Amino acid sequence: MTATSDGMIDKAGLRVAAPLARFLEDQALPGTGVDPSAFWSGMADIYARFAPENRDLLARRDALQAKIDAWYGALGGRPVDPDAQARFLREIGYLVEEPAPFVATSIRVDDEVARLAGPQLVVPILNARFVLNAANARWGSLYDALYGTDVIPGTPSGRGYDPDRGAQVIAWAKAFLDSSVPLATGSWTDWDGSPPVLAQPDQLRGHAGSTILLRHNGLHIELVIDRDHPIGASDPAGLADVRLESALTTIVDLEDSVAAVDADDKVAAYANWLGLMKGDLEAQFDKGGRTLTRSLEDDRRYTAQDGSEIVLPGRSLLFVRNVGHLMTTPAIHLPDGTEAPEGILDGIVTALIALHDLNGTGRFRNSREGSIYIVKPKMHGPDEAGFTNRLFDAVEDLLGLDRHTIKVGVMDEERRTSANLAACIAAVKDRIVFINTGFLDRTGDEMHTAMRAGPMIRKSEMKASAWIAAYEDRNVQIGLACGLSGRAQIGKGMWAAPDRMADMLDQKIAHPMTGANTAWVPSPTAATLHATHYHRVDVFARQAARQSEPVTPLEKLLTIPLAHGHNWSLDEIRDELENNAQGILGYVVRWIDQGVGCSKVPDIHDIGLMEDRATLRISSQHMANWMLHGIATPAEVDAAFVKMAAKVDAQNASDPHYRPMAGPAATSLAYRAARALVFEGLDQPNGYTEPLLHRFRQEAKAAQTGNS
Ligand SMILES: CC(=O)SCCNC(=O)CCNC(=O)[C@H](O)C(C)(C)COP(=O)(O)OP(=O)(O)OC[C@H]1O[C@@H](n2cnc3c(N)ncnc32)[C@H](O)[C@@H]1OP(=O)(O)O
Ligand SMILES: O=CC(=O)O
Ligand SMILES: [Mg+2]
Repeated sequence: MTATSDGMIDKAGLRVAAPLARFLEDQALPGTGVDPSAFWSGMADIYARFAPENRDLLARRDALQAKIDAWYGALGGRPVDPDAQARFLREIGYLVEEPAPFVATSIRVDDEVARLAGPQLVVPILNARFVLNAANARWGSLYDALYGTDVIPGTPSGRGYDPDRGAQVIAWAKAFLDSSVPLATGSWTDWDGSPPVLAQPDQLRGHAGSTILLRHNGLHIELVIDRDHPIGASDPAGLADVRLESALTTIVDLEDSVAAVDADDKVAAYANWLGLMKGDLEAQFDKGGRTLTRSLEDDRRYTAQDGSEIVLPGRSLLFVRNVGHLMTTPAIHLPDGTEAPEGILDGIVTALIALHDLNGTGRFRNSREGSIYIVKPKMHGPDEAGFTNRLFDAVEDLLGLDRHTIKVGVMDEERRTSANLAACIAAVKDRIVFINTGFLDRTGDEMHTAMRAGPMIRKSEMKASAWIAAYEDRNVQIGLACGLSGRAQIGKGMWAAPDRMADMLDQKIAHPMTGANTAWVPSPTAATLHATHYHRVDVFARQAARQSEPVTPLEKLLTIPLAHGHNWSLDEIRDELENNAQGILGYVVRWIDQGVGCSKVPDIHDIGLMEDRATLRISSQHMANWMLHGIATPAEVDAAFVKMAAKVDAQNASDPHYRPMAGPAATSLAYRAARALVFEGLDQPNGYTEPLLHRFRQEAKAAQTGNS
């Protein structure tokens, strides 16, 4: 394989970056049974068929947005008449006819997706250490999750184990056992370790050595009995830990939590997915002064009550989130010299790599049903969902897969998708495995779509607004009406405050209560804690109860979160600007300078928030909206950026790789990127942040290479 001077290699008329071509031919293709030359010509054919349509779909987004901008703009600040708005949106084809009633028909869907209810973890694909941790987060220690978080108030005292805190952990866990797997008589607190007799004897499933296996609401619980362990030694039953089945599924993310802007980045990401599918991914890292090696956990084996063997998965069932339809990648150039749509590349390559799992040649099985699980984000309406469906047909043909082997999880995170959700599901009805309310992107799209209608309410008020309640309700109601119960996940969004686990335990139980059989968590610890909610709530009973509920009217969904008659004080306006600016800068600086796509960034109240591209979309669109409507002047926005740049610099002072932003602004690419996201925010397609992030990151990488 010889590359020309531009580092590209000709493959069936495509120009492919050498690192990508080598990765595919040397690592991904061998063992799949797919012939390399057939692969390249098949890929070229898919691009020839789908790239023009991809471009047309994006042009349609822009055309619709231009009409919507003009319509809201013509109102001149007058209130939106809901009937007129719906008529207009129908006329321009933004709203489509509801499809005739139908049910989804996806088959060969694993139990974790179709028949169980539990947490869904998301993990940035570029971080192998986290990726492995996520895959292994199928099981988590409840004792550790409680001890290490604010669920137990205060912080551990002293250097070693804090026995008072430990006692609170044990009391919490035993109360949890009393409510989920009660003993026939008495409390787990008084249990002495004799063979437990449960109120519901079939909850006792078996044992592995002295470890006892229980099951409730489909989820397993391990009681770890070890009288030699420091905790077990002081427990009347020798109980050293309670381990919970936690992240049933994990989304390995190629999208909003990573910074992947060129062929090298894409190859690094695909290599981690390959390691997962082959089962040989490993990561070595230093922790607490020790070098640790992390790899995938084995399945777990137990002896059932009747003496037979029970084998339970040791790893979370993995999905991979591809990028959406928007971006192109410099990793491949089409015959006309333009960059190739990145989402098409992701579809082809991530499915190709999953063949290692399907063929059973890896160390473990991911899907026992022989499916490939791809999450498709940021689709706008049924035409785009239909495009994905046909693209996946074509990928299946290229790879010799049965039709609908590739499953799709649809992120319900753009307004045109929420408003036409049944039609979107219909477009992928033979392969759908989830609809998830990605409320973060959805909030960004709410603001961008209705940008010209007026100033938006404050960011913190968004979650309580009418449209979002309608959006969350309709997603469940429509999902149930389309027959997703027992076939697919109805999913809820991310808990974006990774350190506030007490609040999460308090509030996130609302997700299963809605009938959602999964919801997103940011970390394995959060997965273990959120798993307790699925013991407290019987989600499938909740689904049955909501099955015949009427669908919340579309009109409510289309209620724009405008700040009618706002009277914010100058302090409130400054706080809002500074909070947004801090989040933007804190996130963007690591993205641009270090290629970190997901960060924990303190907000103005010093609460560490998970920031990714979707939260960035919200903050940047919010500032752009307030500037457009004169709530803040450009000078005030700039003042917020200047002040917060100094603050973010101080917050990162201990990071040796950090490059300060404060001072002469022009010297920091990250600062310029952050500012551009707001000042050029109105012109960004649908308010997305990727085009600017990619441009500045590519510049930063070029500068770093030049300097090295
Ligand atoms: C809108 C959307 O699209 S949401 C979806 C995209 N967002 C995400 O994927 C968020 C995923 N979460 C994360 O990336 C991280 O939790 C962050 C960036 C929010 C916080 O990261 P950090 O500040 O490094 O976390 P923190 O220091 O508290 O914990 C690190 C430990 O937790 C583990 N951890 C944290 N998050 C995860 C995760 N998502 N998956 C697996 N392990 C994780 C790490 O492996 C590490 O443990 P280790 O030292 O044993 O390896
Ligand atoms: O992808 C998730 C979101 O909330 O956006
Ligand atoms: Mg999203």
